[in-house]
Amino acid sequence: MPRFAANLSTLFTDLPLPERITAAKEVGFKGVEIQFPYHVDAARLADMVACAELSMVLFNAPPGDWEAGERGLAAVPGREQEFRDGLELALHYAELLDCPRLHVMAGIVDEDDIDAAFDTYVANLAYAADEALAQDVKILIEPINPVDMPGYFMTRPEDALTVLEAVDHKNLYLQYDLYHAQMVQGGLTDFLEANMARIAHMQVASVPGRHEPDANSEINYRYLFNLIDAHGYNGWIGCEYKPRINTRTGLRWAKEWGIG
Ligand SMILES: O=C(O)[C@H](O)C(=O)CO
Ligand SMILES: [Mg+2]
Repeated sequence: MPRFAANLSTLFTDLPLPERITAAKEVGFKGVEIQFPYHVDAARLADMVACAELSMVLFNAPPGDWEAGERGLAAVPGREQEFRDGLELALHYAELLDCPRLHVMAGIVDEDDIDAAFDTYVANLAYAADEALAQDVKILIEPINPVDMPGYFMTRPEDALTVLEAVDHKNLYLQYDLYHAQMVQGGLTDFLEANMARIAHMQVASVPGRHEPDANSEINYRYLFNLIDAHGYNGWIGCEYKPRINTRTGLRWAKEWGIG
C-alpha cells in the first residue's frame, strides 16, 4: 500500500497550522510535508507533529526572497553563502523534526547564465549532499514545470537525471512530482520504471488544474499507485494539490488507500 503524506501548505488551508496537523491525523494520514516551515519555531512544530503521532517526511530549504520572486538559490551564481546559510537552518529544522528528506530548490536563472548556473548547481548540491549525509538527511531535487514557475532552472525530469549524474553523490535523489512531469513531458510509467531507485519522494496532483489525483485527470493515478507499489517503492507520496472544493470532501479518491 503506498504511503501518502498530507502537504500542509496546500491541504486544509482554511485552518491554522496546528489544526491542519490534527486534521491530517484525523483523516488517516501517517505523514505530513510542508513547503516552508520557517515561520514556526522548529521545536514547537516538532512538538505539534509528535503530539499528533505523525512523521514529518519532507520540507524545502529556504528559497531566498519568495516575495521578490526568488524560487531557490542552489543554481544561482553569486549566492553561495546564502545557500549555505539556508542549508544550515534547514538542517537544524530537519534535526528537530526528525525529517529524513530535504528538497533544495534550484532557483530562477537567466537564459544567458545557464552554463554558470549548471556549475553552481552541481557544486552547491555536492556541498549540501555532504553536509546532510552526516545527519542522515537525503537531499532532493525536483523538476518544476515552466508554466507554473517561469524561468525555473530545472524543468524536465530528464534534466534532473543529468544533474544527478554530474554530481554523482550517493546522498542526492530525485523528488518526482508527477504533476510537473506530466505538464512537461509525460511518459510517467517509463520514467518511473527506469528510475525508481533514484526517487526518494513523489508528489501528486491532477493535470489539468493541480487538484485531487482522482479520475478527473488525464493521469491515471489508480494505475500508477498500483505500479509504484508493485515496484516496491518505500518512500512517501506527498498530496501536494489544491482541493477543488475543500480538503475533506475531496479525499474521496483516497478512501481505497485508507484515508478520508
Ligand atoms: O511546487 C512544487 O511542486 C514543490 O514541491 C515545492 O515545494 C516548491 O514550490
Ligand atoms: Mg512538488
